[in-house]
Amino acid sequence: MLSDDEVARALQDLTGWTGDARSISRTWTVKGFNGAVQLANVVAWAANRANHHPDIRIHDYKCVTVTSLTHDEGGTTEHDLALARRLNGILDA
Ligand SMILES: C[C@H](O)[C@H](O)[C@H]1CNC2=NC(N)=NC(=O)C2=N1
Repeated sequence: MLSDDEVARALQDLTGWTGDARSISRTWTVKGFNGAVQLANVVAWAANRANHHPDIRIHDYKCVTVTSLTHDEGGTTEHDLALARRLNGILDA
């Protein structure tokens, strides 16, 4: 697990992500519900490839919030930061 300070430092280079030692999150807002479902599917695909599975919440019709923590360790780890970097690489392209 990482400390609040370590997570805060890492998040400086992760556009859109917030969080602390417990978990990290980012919300994407897209054009509509189907776009949100599509984005959630991209996240699920990347998560399966990484074998690291975040919470994915579709809400408010066209928003997707991804929350990542490492359940085996009970908080934020390098696995969560790696997934966040990967998702930004795919979705902010
Ligand atoms: C056995 C398997 O590798 C583990 O259960 C993985 C799968 N995906 C996971 N995803 C997340 N977010 N946290 C985990 O601890 C975790 N563990």
